[in-house]
Amino acid sequence: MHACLAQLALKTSPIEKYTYLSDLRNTNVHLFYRLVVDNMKDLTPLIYTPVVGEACIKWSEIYRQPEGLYISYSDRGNIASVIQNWPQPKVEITVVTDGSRILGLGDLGINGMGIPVGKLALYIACAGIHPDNVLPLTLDLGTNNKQLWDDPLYMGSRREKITPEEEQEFLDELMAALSEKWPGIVIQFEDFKNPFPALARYRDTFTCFNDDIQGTGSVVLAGVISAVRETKVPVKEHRAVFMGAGSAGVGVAKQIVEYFVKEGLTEDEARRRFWLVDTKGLVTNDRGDKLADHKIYFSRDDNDGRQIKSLAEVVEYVKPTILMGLSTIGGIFDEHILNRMGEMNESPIIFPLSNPSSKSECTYEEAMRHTGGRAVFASGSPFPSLDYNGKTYCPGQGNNMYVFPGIGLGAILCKAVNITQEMIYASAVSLSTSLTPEETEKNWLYPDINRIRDVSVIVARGVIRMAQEQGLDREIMLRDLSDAELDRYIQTRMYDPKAEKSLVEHEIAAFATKQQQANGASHL
Ligand SMILES: NC(=O)C1=CN([C@@H]2O[C@H](COP(=O)(O)OP(=O)(O)OC[C@H]3O[C@@H](n4cnc5c(N)ncnc54)[C@H](O)[C@@H]3O)[C@@H](O)[C@H]2O)C=CC1
Ligand SMILES: CC(=O)C(=O)O
Ligand SMILES: [Mg+2]
Repeated sequence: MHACLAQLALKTSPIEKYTYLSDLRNTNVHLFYRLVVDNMKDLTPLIYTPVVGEACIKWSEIYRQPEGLYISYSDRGNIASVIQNWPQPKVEITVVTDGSRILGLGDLGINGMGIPVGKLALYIACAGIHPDNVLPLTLDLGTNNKQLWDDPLYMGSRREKITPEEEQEFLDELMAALSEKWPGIVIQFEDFKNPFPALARYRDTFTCFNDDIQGTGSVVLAGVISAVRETKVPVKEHRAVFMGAGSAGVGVAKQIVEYFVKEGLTEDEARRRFWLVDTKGLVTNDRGDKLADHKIYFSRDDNDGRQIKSLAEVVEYVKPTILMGLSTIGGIFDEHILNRMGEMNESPIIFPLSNPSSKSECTYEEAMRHTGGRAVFASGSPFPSLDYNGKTYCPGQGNNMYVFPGIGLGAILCKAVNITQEMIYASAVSLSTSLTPEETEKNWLYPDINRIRDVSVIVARGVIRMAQEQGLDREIMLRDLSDAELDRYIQTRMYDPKAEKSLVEHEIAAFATKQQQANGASHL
């Protein structure tokens, strides 16, 4: 362990650290996970956002070994037999992407494989799914990123992205093949450019969810519940401006609508507390363009014909208490906008949620400095703590990594038939109750990331209880357990890298020696 940390410290760039850790995972899986579990806060930024973003951009360059399964459009008709190639007999969960919207980096084609690999590494480290039971899955459905076509190292097909109709047919075959081979498998959709049709089509027939719409909705809701409490502004007086009206923006807004309704607003009153902004400005009914279906629910009809283009103008028009960033536009919350949020609110809620860090709508330091240190803040990628006016402040990380591991774990353990909206909502409420009194006292919006395994138990319990309430659990013996017994059951089912026999000192030493030799060779 110490040797590995020392080796890691010698790597000078984030991408070298990423490849070092990938090598470790591929040569001594239990050692890798022990290292991650013991150093969660320091290592998650290296195996997940932000560094996984750089890894995806450079995927073809840094490629060393296959770490997941690629299925190509030309495999259609034979997907079931391609799946047979996966070497592990048991798969409990898969994360699947087509690479068409990787973080805020756009269409990266099959180079998006870093995302299923990274998300599943968190499933293993944060929720104790066994490393042998996960399937990172990337679909090569073509790419409209022509730079990739010109890259001689690109390993995907050089063809236009298939049509939505072709994609639906392909996904129908894939979903059937996965469920036939591994009955009960949990399927997490990740980083698809347009994920709404698949979610609508499969949510009632398979055990699946979309992390960007639902996982993000859940994690941000949990943060908003605490943030709203912190502002002391009543729920019905909050007004939210969303920069970005894509899958994450709409997913988050809808989840908060549900919360506002539970707090006593009618659905229509709740819906009207949201103003969404996209590339064309404020989303309104009479803007003159054909709105994508997912935006219609929040489209404004009270703008008196006025079309507002810029975020600064929307902020003046709405006077928001909440400013959310899910736009992929780094730095769009500029000094002026942050100043205005600080002038308009005692405790402005500012969540720049785009990933990776380069796409964050503002930094923690900017949010604090330009609001006089009063921002109630969470970002998608991590920012360091900040010394400001003689005090140290810690930013929240509003990233779906706080919930998707627990959602998947809960669904696996209770053998959920489906993953319903109610189960997702339960995950948010569970997360919001998972803070310790000390964390609440410090006004944190999210628990310490080093406690993520405990948090995943709480989230998994919430998901299981809701599945039971809805009669969607197949592991019915869990129904009779008290909460304490259920927590213990969940803990005992979690993979613990420290308990694995193969983690013996000579293996650790062997890995360190191998790395030293490799370092020596690379310096020749
Ligand atoms: N913190 C977290 O846990 C999560 C963060 N995200 C991040 O959210 C971002 C958006 O993700 P999705 O909604 O899935 O993408 P998307 O592509 O569906 O949506 C992006 C939205 O931003 C808008 N937009 C883009 N450029 C703009 C501009 N110049 N001005 C105004 N609006 C602009 C687009 O019109 C669209 O509405 C990504 O950076 C992603 O990494 C996504 C999921 C989870
Ligand atoms: C965190 C995540 O899922 C995203 O940025 O897409
Ligand atoms: Mg995502």
